[in-house]
Parts: sequence; C-alpha cells; structure tokens
Amino acid sequence: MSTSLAIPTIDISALLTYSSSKQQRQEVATELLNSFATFGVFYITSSTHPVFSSKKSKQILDATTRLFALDPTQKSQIPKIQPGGFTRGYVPVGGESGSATKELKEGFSYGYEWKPDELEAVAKTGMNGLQGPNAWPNKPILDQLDQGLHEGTFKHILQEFYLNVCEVAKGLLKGISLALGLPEDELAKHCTTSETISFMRLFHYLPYADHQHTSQIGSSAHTDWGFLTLILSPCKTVGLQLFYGNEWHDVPSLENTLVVNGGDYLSLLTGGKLISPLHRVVSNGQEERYSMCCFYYPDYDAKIPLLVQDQEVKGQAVSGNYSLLRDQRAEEGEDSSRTSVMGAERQDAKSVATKLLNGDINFGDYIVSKWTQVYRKDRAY
Ligand SMILES: O=C(O)CCC(=O)C(=O)O
Ligand SMILES: [Fe+2]
Repeated sequence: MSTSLAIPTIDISALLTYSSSKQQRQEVATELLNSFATFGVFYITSSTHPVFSSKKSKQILDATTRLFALDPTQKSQIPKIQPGGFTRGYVPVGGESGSATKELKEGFSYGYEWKPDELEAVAKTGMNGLQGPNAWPNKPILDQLDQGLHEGTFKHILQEFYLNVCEVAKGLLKGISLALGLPEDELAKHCTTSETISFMRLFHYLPYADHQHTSQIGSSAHTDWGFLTLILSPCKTVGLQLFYGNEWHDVPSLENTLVVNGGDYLSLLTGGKLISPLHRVVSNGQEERYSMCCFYYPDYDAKIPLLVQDQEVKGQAVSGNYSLLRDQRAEEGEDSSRTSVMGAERQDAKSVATKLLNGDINFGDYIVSKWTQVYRKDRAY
C-alpha cells in the first residue's frame, strides 16, 4: 500500500497579482525552491485566479467526461495524434503504451487555438515543428458535446482552461527565477511564445485488475521532458504517484489546487537543483480517473544557458549526471526487458544534455527528436 508524503501546498497569489510586494514574491519563491529541491512536486493554489475555483474545475471535468463518454464510432472520427512532436487529437487506449506494459488510458491533446489573423501572420514566416492547428471533433460531435452545457461551448471551455493554466505557469516562472537568485523576468524572457507550442492533455484512465503493474498500468513510470507540468485532477480517486526515497507514494488530488511537476529541461538547466521527479499513474482497480495535464514549454528556439553558477553543479549538468538520468535508471528495475533501451537512451540523454547546455541545439528541436524516439520505440514520453 502506498503512503502519502507531506507534499506542500503553496499559495502563489503573490506571483499572479501585480499588487504584491517583492518580499511576498520572494517568500513564495523560497517555498517553491524547497519543494522543487525536495520532491520536484508540489500543489499550488490561489484565491485570486479562476483556474483554482471549484466552479471552473467542475466545468472542465464535465467537458472532459462528456468527451470520453462518446461512443467508439464517434471517437474514431476524431483525428488521431500523429508522430513527430506536434501532438493534437485523440489518443486511443494503448496508443502510447510502453513495450511491455499496456497503458490503460485514452486522451485528447490540444493546444493554442490560432486566430485567423495570427495564422495569416505566422504563415509568412512558417510555423515551427510544435505549432499547428488543433484537431477538434467534427461539428455534429461538437454540437452533441455542447448540449446541456450551462456556460460556454465545449471548445470554449477547453480553450479558456488551457490559457488559464498557461497564465499560472507564467506566474510560476517569476517565482522560479527568484528562487534561483535571478531577475524575476529571467525565465519569462525564454517563454515569449510558450503557449503556442505547449499543450494540454485530457486523460481518462480505466480501472484494471493487475495491481503489480506488470502488464497493465495507467501511465508507466517516467519524467516529463519540458519545463513544468501542471495537473488538475478533480477526482477523489488516487492515481498519480511519486517515486521518492525508493518507494512509490500517492499524490492525492486536493480541491482547488493544481499539482506541479518539474520537467527535465528545467532540471537540466539547474544542474538537478530543481528535481524532475519520476512519477506514474496507477488505478485502484475500481474507479475511473480523469486528469487534465498541461505540458508547459519554453520557446521553440530557446537556447538557455545554465541557470546556476555553482561550478560543481555545472560540472554535473554537463556530464549528464542530473535527475533525468537517475530517474530513468530507477525505472529499469520495474521492467528489465526495457533495460537495453533505457541504457541507449541514457547515452542519448547525455549527449543531448551537453548539446542543449552548449546551445548546439534548441529546445524545440530536442523535443521533436525525443518524440520521434517515442514513436520509433513505441513508448510513451
Ligand atoms: O494524469 C496524471 O495525473 C499525470 C499524467 C502524466 O504524468 C503524464 O501524462 O505525463
Ligand atoms: Fe508525467
């Protein structure tokens, strides 16, 4: 039986309002640093931002539940996500499973909804590999999804939720910059078009009978690749688990909060000072679980130099000895058939880490190459 850890809940209001003092923001930054450096996972809340309200949480849960309640024929009409990094559309059950463990979840991936004039403007320069149109269900399905909704349409609810979460992520960037002893706009400088390449995934996890997770799991153990992952799971059901102190621990859903995970790129840039935690999703065997996960990225062409000055840390980061690699080794114990694949990935991660820190490759190209590996090896991310 997994136990819960004392993962802190941080009120980030000071990062989301213009009226806060530097001292208030600094206090939040200190809390962020402590949680990031201990667990790499924490809860955030604020009474000043709508995304944390019960009303908005119910609204997005309702929309998500409706989507996954469509019948299989309707789901088959939603465009499926494609390989290559730009992922929009429906993820069928098992569609991104690891080689040995079937992931019992279905998903829907969407991101920034381009306005026609923005599309025209961007058409002149061309979109990067992580930008593009959303893949919505067709009109009759959208009409069905809209039926009985009290406020707004299905599409509007999803779009608003995505932009709200991106706004919260922007606020967090201030706190993280301060936590690292940097000017508070430092990370934001590298995230000027983040919302156009970041994305949201709505997930529906199905119950399963395999409690040892040898053949079935919700989401296999992994670390997230980007900057920040922000997760809403308005269900009481447990599911998300953190690997800490050599054990798995539940990260239960708490009302009016989002869970934040640090990503690998942020961890890399801090020489592992901010942890990118190993996590997974498991079922209790009985209940379904819904979650909404925003994978927040910096700019596609970001080439961010190491954010910490400590020479020892710098050495560790460049040699690839940071949490991403440690975490992936920990995962091998779970499934020895994947050991050789993981070994190869470790080597690959080391060389990518060096290239990223030297500015030989930008973030977007790195992510696209990682997604290509996912599909080649038939693994999730
Ligand atoms: O559904 C969740 O709570 C987390 C899923 C997750 O870790 C992921 O998709 O990267
Ligand atoms: Fe994750």
